[in-house]
Amino acid sequence: MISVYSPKEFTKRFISKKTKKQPFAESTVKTVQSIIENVRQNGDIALQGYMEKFDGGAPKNLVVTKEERKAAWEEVPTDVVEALQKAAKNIRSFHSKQLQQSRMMEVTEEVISGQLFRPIERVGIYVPGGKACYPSSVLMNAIPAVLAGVSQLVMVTPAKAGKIAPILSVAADIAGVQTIYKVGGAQAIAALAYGTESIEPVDKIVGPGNEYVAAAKSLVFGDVGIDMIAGPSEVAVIADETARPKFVAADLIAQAEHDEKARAFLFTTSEQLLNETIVELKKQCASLSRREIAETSLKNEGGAILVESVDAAFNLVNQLAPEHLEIQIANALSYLGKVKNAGSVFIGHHTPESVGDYFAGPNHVLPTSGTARFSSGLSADDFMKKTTYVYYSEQALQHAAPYIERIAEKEELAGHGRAVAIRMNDISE
Ligand SMILES: NC(=O)c1ccc[n+]([C@@H]2O[C@H](COP(=O)([O-])OP(=O)(O)OC[C@H]3O[C@@H](n4cnc5c(N)ncnc54)[C@H](O)[C@@H]3O)[C@@H](O)[C@H]2O)c1
Ligand SMILES: N[C@H](CO)Cc1c[nH]c[nH+]1
Ligand SMILES: [Zn+2]
Repeated sequence: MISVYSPKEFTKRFISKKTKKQPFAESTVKTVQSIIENVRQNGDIALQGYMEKFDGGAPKNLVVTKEERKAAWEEVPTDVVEALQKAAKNIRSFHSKQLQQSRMMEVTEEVISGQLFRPIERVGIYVPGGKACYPSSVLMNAIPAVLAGVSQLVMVTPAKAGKIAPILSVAADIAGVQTIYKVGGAQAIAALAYGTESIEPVDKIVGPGNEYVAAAKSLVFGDVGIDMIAGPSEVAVIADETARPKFVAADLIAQAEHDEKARAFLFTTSEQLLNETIVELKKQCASLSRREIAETSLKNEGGAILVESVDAAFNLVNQLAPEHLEIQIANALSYLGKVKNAGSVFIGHHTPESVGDYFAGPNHVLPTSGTARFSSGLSADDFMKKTTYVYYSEQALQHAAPYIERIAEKEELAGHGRAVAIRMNDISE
């Protein structure tokens, strides 16, 4: 079951930069490099080969047709559609508040500066589909893109024997995805970045995936934009003696069941809670459909850590910078100010992470592997570019000229100085 660490052992294994694991194995990077090269050289034929190899067959037509999308609605029960629509409404409402307007600032009568906010034109969403099916990820990636005004929104996801799960197609319709391609893995990322006969290249790729997908995103970055390099899912739970072991265990399992490499940590001030949570973990895993994945993740990548105080727990968590943080302690809300580094926070005994994964509104695509120290979850901002602009009148340039020329001189860039001086001479002529 879950491994127990002292704070020191935990720091050494999961935080210390010297001993922390590298994000991708060398062998993964090599595999992905060769997949990308093959897709660049051979386009659709390469994609078909990988689909045969990994997904149990390759469809002739990579695009999910209008007829297939219509038929998908017949296959998804109405209560599920209703749940997706309710979740979509909350996600839309939360992300609509992130939209920013272009702004113009009149610095003086003679000087104007400002910022243009423009949507990215063509975006590709990766929706994972290897070990589980994620309609919620369709909503989380597509809704902010649509709100930001992305005009061409496409999605890729692995097909199983040539078919994608109908619920993904329905979620794509609810969210406003225009085209769905039946391809996943590193090959789908390469196709989105460089294009094939069937897939036009995009300007930016967003969305989570396994290590092959994440490594591919990191390798194509630069030729195309990416949102982040998302590693395996993570949760850290800070719990005191008021926490309920069965709630804590359920939340650790909810994250561990994603992937053998998912990471679920408990930081607690109560030895009794720690022991009872371990008992609960065993009990709850026993009846879990994804038992093997969850148990492997908890044993190899998870950890339970007994800490001296709640402050000590926050100290470790802020160094870890987890994707998700749950605060299951008395007066949990009053501890929000102690959070420095975390992707998203779930406060109190009745806010499991699942609320945020599916329904509340904030995005579930979040920074992992400590990157919450310097980055944030997916938002409408990720689908916008910000272009700054300035306007100077003749008179304004005259005022600024001596300063600009001085700096140009010091940088020994005479051409820069001349671009100003030439106009001054023009004015005085
Ligand atoms: N951060 C988030 O918001 C979020 C949301 C959902 C899922 N996730 C994570 O995304 C990941 C999903 O992974 P998944 O595997 O289920 O689906 P996936 O779609 O990311 O990967 C499946 C594809 O991986 C490729 N692949 C598999 N084995 C390979 C090999 N040996 N060599 C080369 N390519 C190979 C295949 O092309 C396959 O189609 C999980 O880690 C999960 O925790 C994260
Ligand atoms: N917990 C995942 C992010 O780490 C998101 C997700 C999707 N579906 C269920 N959970
Ligand atoms: Zn989840």
